[in-house]
Amino acid sequence: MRNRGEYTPLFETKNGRGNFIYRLFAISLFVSICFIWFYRFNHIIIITTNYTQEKNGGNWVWLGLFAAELWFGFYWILTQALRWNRVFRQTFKNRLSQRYEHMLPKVDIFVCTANPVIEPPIMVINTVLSVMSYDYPSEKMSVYLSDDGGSELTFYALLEASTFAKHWVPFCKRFKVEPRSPAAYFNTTLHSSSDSLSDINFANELAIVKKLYNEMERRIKDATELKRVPNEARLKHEGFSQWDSYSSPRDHGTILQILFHKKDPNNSKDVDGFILPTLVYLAREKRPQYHHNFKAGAINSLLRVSSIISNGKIILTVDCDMYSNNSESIRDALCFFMDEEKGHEIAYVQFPQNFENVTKNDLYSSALLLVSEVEFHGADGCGGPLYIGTGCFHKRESLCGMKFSDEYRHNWMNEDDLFIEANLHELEEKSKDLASCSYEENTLWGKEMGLKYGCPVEDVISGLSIQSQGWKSVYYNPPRKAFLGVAPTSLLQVLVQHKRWSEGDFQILLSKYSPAWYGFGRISFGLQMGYCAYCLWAPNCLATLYYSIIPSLYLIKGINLFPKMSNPWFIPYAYIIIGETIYSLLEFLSSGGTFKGWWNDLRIWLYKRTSSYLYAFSDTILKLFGFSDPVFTITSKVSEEEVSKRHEKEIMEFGTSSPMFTILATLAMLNLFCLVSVLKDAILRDGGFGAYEKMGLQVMLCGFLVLINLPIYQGLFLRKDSGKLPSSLAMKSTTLALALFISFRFV
Ligand SMILES: O=c1ccn([C@@H]2O[C@H](COP(=O)(O)OP(=O)(O)O[C@H]3O[C@H](CO)[C@@H](O)[C@H](O)[C@H]3O)[C@@H](O)[C@H]2O)c(=O)[nH]1
Ligand SMILES: [Mn+2]
Repeated sequence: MRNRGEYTPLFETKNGRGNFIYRLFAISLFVSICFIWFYRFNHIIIITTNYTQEKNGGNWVWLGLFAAELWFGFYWILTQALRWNRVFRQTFKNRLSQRYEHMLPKVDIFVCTANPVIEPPIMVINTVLSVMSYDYPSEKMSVYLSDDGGSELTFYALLEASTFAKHWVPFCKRFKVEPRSPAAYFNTTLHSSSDSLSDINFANELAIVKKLYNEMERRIKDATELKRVPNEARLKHEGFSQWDSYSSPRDHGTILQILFHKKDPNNSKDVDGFILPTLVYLAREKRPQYHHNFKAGAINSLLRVSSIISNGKIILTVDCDMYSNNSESIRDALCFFMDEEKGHEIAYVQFPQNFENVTKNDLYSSALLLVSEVEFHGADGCGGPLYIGTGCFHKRESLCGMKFSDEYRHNWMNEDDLFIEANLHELEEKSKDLASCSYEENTLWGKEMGLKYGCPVEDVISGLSIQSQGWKSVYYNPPRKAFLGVAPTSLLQVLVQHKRWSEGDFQILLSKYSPAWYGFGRISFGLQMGYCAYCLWAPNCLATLYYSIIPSLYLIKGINLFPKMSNPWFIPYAYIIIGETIYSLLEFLSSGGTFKGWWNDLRIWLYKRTSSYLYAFSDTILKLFGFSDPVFTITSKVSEEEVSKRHEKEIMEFGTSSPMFTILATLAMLNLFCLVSVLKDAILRDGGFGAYEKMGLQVMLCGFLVLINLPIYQGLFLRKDSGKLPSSLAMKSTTLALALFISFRFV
């Protein structure tokens, strides 16, 4: 053992550059917010005491604006927790291997899939292959594929992948290729081996694996298209017999197959004779009378099953579309967990969610750029990031509900397996019991153990509960992205995904595990604020809707709701508008975004707030009264060719009728009518331009709303392709907006 004097850490933490300047800016912004609050409050008093409410549009309008501005200010304060103290981590992997190469812990990797149609098996197995070929000793890795779709096709694809892995894994390790998802690797144009001496050798082997991959891909894609597993394959593998008693994805017994395991060494070696990672297929039992609890249920089954098959101390959870793009991520994560000084406090290491398919200007803002590049670094500075379901390494102990205590030290020695004597078949049978529906009855699973049930964002609530047990977490955002996934490629998908997230987060706020009260004293105050900033996404809809409707309507009545430009109270408004615009633009650009991307982000910010969040908010309230059930709408990872083409060209995809679109289109039309009517007045009436001076802010707000809604007007009236807004929706929203406009203008 080394003595403490020589201690060199396995990771280091640096403060973000510019933290100090940012704080000054934030304070100045806060002062302006206070001025606005004061102005609004004061004005309400004045118009009430002078009996001039009529002229000013009535007290309630002002009260509404006051409430909206109080909310915006309050919400802004919450988000400061995610920016105040940003930290950045760096790992020292060479130190890790010097000290611990021979005692590296076992790692279990969970890949989740749920639907072979919107999560194509070929994509799923690419993720599986990418995690099987991590730069890590194979005998210490186990990969589990959880298939909530219980699909023969996915199983067939995994079988094919297991054969291909015998070539792929040694190929990756020998030539140190990146990335290690074969599809992604063959898609990159530049193929080179790290070592030029072996170039000829490399070219030969590349040609061989590429051919094998293409053949496999063909077979899997054919089977998927025909929705049928080829007969030869079925006859060759006994595993398929488990589907004999299968009736539907929602009604079948546990299907479990261990494809590679050291107990079956002859079948578990690669072409060079080295053992491959353990590989397991699991479709847990599903019965209509039992709630399956979506992904949380799947992960909990995996936790139990893996505990007797491999019992890795570290667990990585990934979604089936998130392939590993960096073969060193396990080692990165271990630098945190195994650090002698701080490692014992850390429960999980979260990597960012990055996406392979976002376009340059990220039309739907689905890259979550600010979350990954700014906010999570901020959360990390207050005690650790949220758990976001994928790309996250956990300690098994904390994930299974262990509380942190100061005396706790992890023992990294690998323990022997539980069932040494059992043969593979016995092991499979034992594991199957652990994945049955009734296993969890009268247990703490889903409550105190494993992921929590009953919330559409099982990940966030579970992470929060882990942190509340005293653990820390770490956010690691390496220069070479660790995981790449598939982001939604149509507006509706984005809005539906955000509905699930904002609804789930809002439910957390109202749940037993609320960061506001349960978190009190258990996590840092900053982190409580940070969590609340996410948990309060949904209620944001109210203030945003108010701000995008009322000022525009009062504009056409000629009633001024903001200070005139010549009024000193105009200054705080101007400061906030200009300051926030410049700041958010700089923040976006420095996170790697583009100018257009920033503008798109702003638009999606608005759309989410006026549609997804509104639905999430009302559904949560309904749920409080017991009127609706939690659902998990799985995001599709495939799109039709035409849709993908439009996605590449960054043309907004509507295509269908959805009540969410009706809301967006009605708001867009309403603001258009208001703006046109004001412009008309200004031109036709004498002194009409005075309106701009008197109501400058209102005109600007309305103008901004029209400008940002351009893609909606195009979708309503100008486009002919199948991605436009349906004409029935155009009729409906125009009529609605017109009715509202007329009733305000002329009544
Ligand atoms: O009943 C289910 C439903 C979903 N999944 C899997 O869960 C993952 C995430 O689902 P997806 O439709 O891709 O949702 P996203 O909105 O992209 O997921 C984000 O948000 C989820 C919580 O809402 C987290 O679980 C995810 O990790 C996170 O990436 C996928 O691998 C699914 O196969 C299951 O295993 N069982
Ligand atoms: Mn996803």
